[in-house]
This record gives sequence, structure tokens and C-alpha cells, in this order.
Amino acid sequence: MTLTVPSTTPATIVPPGRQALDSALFRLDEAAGRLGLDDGLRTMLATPRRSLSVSVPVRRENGRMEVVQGFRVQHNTARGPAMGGIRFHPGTDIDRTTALAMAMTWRCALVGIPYGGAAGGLRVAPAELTGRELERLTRRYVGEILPVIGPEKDIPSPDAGADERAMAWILDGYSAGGYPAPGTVTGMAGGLATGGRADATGRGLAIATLKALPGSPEGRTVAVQGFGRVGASAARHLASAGCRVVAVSDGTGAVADASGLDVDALLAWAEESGGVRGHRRADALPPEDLPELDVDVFVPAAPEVAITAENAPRIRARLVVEAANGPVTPEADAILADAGTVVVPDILANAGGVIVSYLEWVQNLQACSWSAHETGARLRRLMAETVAAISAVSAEHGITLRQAAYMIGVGRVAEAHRLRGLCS
Ligand SMILES: NC(=O)c1ccc[n+]([C@@H]2O[C@H](COP(=O)([O-])OP(=O)(O)OC[C@H]3O[C@@H](n4cnc5c(N)ncnc54)[C@H](O)[C@@H]3O)[C@@H](O)[C@H]2O)c1
Repeated sequence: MTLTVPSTTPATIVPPGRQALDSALFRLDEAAGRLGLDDGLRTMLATPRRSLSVSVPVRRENGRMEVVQGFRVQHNTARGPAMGGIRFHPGTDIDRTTALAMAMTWRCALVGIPYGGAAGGLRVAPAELTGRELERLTRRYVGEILPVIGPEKDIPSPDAGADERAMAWILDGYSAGGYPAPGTVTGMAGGLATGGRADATGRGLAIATLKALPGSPEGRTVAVQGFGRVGASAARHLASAGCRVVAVSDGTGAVADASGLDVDALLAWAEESGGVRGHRRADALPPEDLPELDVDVFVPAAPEVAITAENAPRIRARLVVEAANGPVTPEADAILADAGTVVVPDILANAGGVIVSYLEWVQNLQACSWSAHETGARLRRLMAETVAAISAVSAEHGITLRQAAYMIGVGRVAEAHRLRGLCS
């Protein structure tokens, strides 16, 4: 099948955030065309409902005051309150945040949970701050976005750089008015609700990968780019399902072992030394080579774009499973599709996190706690049903899994607008 993509300005002069938004708008437009949506509805779906940019002061340990840019974008709330990640990353800007919020709208609709889409974050490298600086900054950020978040309005969840501790600070900041509001965030350390949110995205990704892999997973080779919360968890779950994780990279370097890495040992090493580089029981590999290895499955799980038109012709994996958000550009999508490489799109592959966030939120609102088995079973069912649904649409229309996922997600949001009379 052939995909047509718009000609773009050379990548070097388009900021990465703008590229992410352009890709998001291209994919929306493609789905809107297939669904026959009119121009008014297309414009509504392409435009965020609410965008907030904030300037957050933080006093560093050395007494210096710095100002950090922060954002919260609510893309769409036609199907329910906004929900979406908080990202602490130096590449955070309003365009990338809008692209992430838009993808979250389609993701929630695709997996059938009653949320709209949001995203937020701070333009900061968390590793360069002390724990106390990060806590002060997070609490000030919450103060700035407080008017627009809340359990019935917009529910933050963890994304790259913002972990369970950050969620607990957000909840504490939100509850400073005098009343606890447990449904305000998800993925918080020490919450009442069960679900294993820290592990949920990787677990969901493994479920989607195993469903998309033809035949048995036993001995299938996997390369994982990015060994943070999502990449490490995905690697562990895929290894325990029988796959052979043969290469892993992170911001410090890349390591490989053709007979299969011991993922737990690598994780222990990375925690101790700050990264995968130097792991004694593996060979060093140039990190830029990792996406091009001859493996069955490539899992991009770093916050960066992994496959562009430049390296797409050299991708040898038959299955690419997008743990990261937006790791494959539309131009690269077309090249991979022509080469017969199957891409499990981010809005499905990394949906385990938002599914478990939803399960947590339901428990928090009802002040109850389900068993870990119950939340795990619900996650498995929703992921498996969604893989089956997009596979069926893909086969019926002769389109890629991403195009099928967008047809379903965008179609459900468009239908919600129609039912509410908000379509033009
Ligand atoms: N955390 C979640 O629940 C969640 C949910 C859905 C999607 N995601 C997406 O998954 C991706 C990773 O998120 P995370 O929470 O694991 O982040 P994280 O900050 O925990 O980990 C990111 C990892 O990527 C590595 N990395 C950074 N640049 C790299 C590069 N150029 N090459 C190789 N590795 C590199 C880092 O060293 C780190 O190991 C992001 O795109 C995020 O939006 C995360």
C-alpha cells in the first residue's frame, strides 16, 4: 500500500515541536478525509479547546532565581474530562504539548475510555535539578495550572521525566485548599487504587506486541531504544514472555548481546551507574545503529524521534512498536509501509498507561480498591480488544494499523461532537 505525505520544509529549519504538531495535524487530516468529515468539524478537531502557557519561578539551591516555561493543553473534552501526561523535558514547548494532547484524545477514544485528551509539562531537564528544586518547581507549576485541573476537569498522569513522586506533589498542591481530592492525578506513589501505573505502559506494550507478532514470541529478537520507565518495563515483560532482548540504548549509550541481555541485571546496572553504558555482560554498540539492527521487533521508547525518511529505508525490523509518542515521522511511515514493515502506532502501543490511569481514577472516585489481578485483567482485555478492532479495520480498508487506529479514534470523537450538536 502507498501512503502519500505532504512535502515538508527541510527538517533542519523546522523546530522539533512544530514537526510533532505538523505530523499530528497530517494524521488527523488523513483520517478526517477517510471519514468524510466537513471542514468545520475538521477545524474543531485540529484546534485545542484550551491552551495555557505559564512562567514558573524556581529558586535554585545556590540562591539564584530561574524562570521555567510550563504548559497545559486540553485538546478535546467531547467524550469526558481531559486526561494526559505531564512531561519534564528540555524539548517541551507549546507545539509538542499540543501534539501530545491531540494524540491523547484519539488514544482515549480508541481504547474506549471516557476521557478527552490533554498534555502538559515543564521545559526542564529534571536530572539537572536537585530533588528539592524539582519539588519546589512542581508545586509552583501546580499553583499555575490549578484553575484548569481537577478530577472532573483535567487529570494529570506521569510522562517522561515526571514520576510517581511528581504526581504525589501535584495531588498535595491541589489539595492545599483544605480538602483531599484523590481523583486529581493518577500514577501517584502510595495511592489507594491498585493498578501498577509505573509499569502499565510497558505491560500494555508487551500485550500489544505479542498480539501483533505472528506466531510464538519464543526467541523473537527485540531492540529497545530508551531504557527509562517505559522501555525498561517493556523489555522486562517481553523477555518474560520468551522474547530475546538483544540490544538496548539510553541517553548514555547502547549495549547488545546476540544471545539475549539479562534485562534485570541491566536494569540494576543502569540504576547503579546512571545508564546502560559500560554494562560488563554486554558489548557496546553505537546508539545510532540500534534502530537499524536486524531484529524481529524494534521498540522506540525514548522521548526523541527515532525513524525519519533518512533512516527508514535501513530499518530491518519487521515489526515496530511505538512505546514513545511520535517516534516515526509521516514520511518514514510511508517508506515502512511500502517495505511491508508493520508499525503498531503509539496511540495503541503505549495506551496501557492511560488505561490503568482510568482504572485508578474510577477506584479513587468510588473510594475503593480493586485487586491487582482485576486491574491487570481489565488492562489485558482492553488492549487485546483494541488490537483486534484496529486489525479488522486495517484489513477491511487496506490501510496501515496507524491509519485504522486514527479512523476509529477520530471517528468516535467526531461522533461525540455530532451527538452534542457541536459539529459546525
Ligand atoms: N511514562 C509513561 O507512562 C508514558 C506513557 C505513554 C507514553 N510514554 C512515552 O514513552 C517515552 C519514554 O517515556 P518514559 O516515561 O520512559 O521516559 P523516561 O524519562 O523514564 O525515559 C526515557 C529514556 O530514554 C532515554 N533516552 C533519551 N534520549 C535518548 C536517545 N537519543 N537515544 C536513546 N535513549 C534515549 C533516557 O536515557 C531514558 O532511558 C516518551 O515518548 C513518553 O512520552 C510514556
